[in-house]
Amino acid sequence: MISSIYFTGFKFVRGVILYGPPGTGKTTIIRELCEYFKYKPKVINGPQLLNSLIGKSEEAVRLLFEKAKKDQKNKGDSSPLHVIVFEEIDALFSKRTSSEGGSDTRNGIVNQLLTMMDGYDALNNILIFGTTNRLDMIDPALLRGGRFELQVKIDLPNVQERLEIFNYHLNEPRKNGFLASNISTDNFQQLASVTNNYSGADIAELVRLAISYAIDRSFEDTTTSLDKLNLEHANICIQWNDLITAFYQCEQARRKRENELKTNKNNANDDRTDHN
Ligand SMILES: Nc1ncnc2c1ncn2[C@@H]1O[C@H](COP(=O)(O)OP(=O)(O)OP(=O)(O)O)[C@@H](O)[C@H]1O
Repeated sequence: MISSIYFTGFKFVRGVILYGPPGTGKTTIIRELCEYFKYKPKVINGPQLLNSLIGKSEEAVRLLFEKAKKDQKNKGDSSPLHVIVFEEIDALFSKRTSSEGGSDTRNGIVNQLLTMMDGYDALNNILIFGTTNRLDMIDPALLRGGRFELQVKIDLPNVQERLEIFNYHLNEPRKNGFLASNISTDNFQQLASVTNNYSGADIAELVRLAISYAIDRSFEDTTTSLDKLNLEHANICIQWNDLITAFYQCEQARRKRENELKTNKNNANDDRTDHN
């Protein structure tokens, strides 16, 4: 079947970018997809690759694709698919400003990658994922057909999705009897409705905090230091109050971050005014 599709001249998508705000599950989606299809992805962190490769970027990218190249040569159309994930891909493929002129390292990586994706010797057995918070920063040339032609936006969750995410992260404690039995579906709904603009990662953090309060309390309740070391004795129970306290703690941290951002922006504006 696959071979007949090749003969039609149809080209499979080789590059997919998942973009959207931080913590919305872009990497998780790719990881789950790979697990489902039993692919073992090579995961590369964009900024790390850039920093570690001064002067040897082309070689490093070539090495990344070496196995795929060998498989394509030896197995042809029956080669397994090789999945490579570039996290924070904007670090590698951002638009070049005229003042910057472009770095040799980045250009080397880009050119090498494009050769693998749609060059003369392009590989048919690769699927490359990129994740980014800033699609607008990426060089438009890379978003053309044959390159990262499929771009999927992963946005912040709506209220129904937040409810599902709370359910997902509290499922394990509930299943294992660590969630107070008086916490109801209505309580979950309440949490979902007050966490507007929270990402999946923010919700996971809130739940983690609530669990840590419950663990702390159970340690305070244990009497001997031997008990403290023996988790079987720990009577961990996440109460509604733990979730509410965690929510307020997260709100406080968010407000602090927003204020810092505002201050930084104002300082930058002041600097610009001083220079004019
Ligand atoms: N839809 C979701 N359902 C459940 N958990 C989620 C979801 N989205 C994010 N999370 C939680 O947030 C964590 C971080 O998510 P992930 O790293 O996939 O986000 P990301 O969009 O790739 O983030 P970034 O843009 O900052 O790299 C996950 O390990 C998971 O615990």
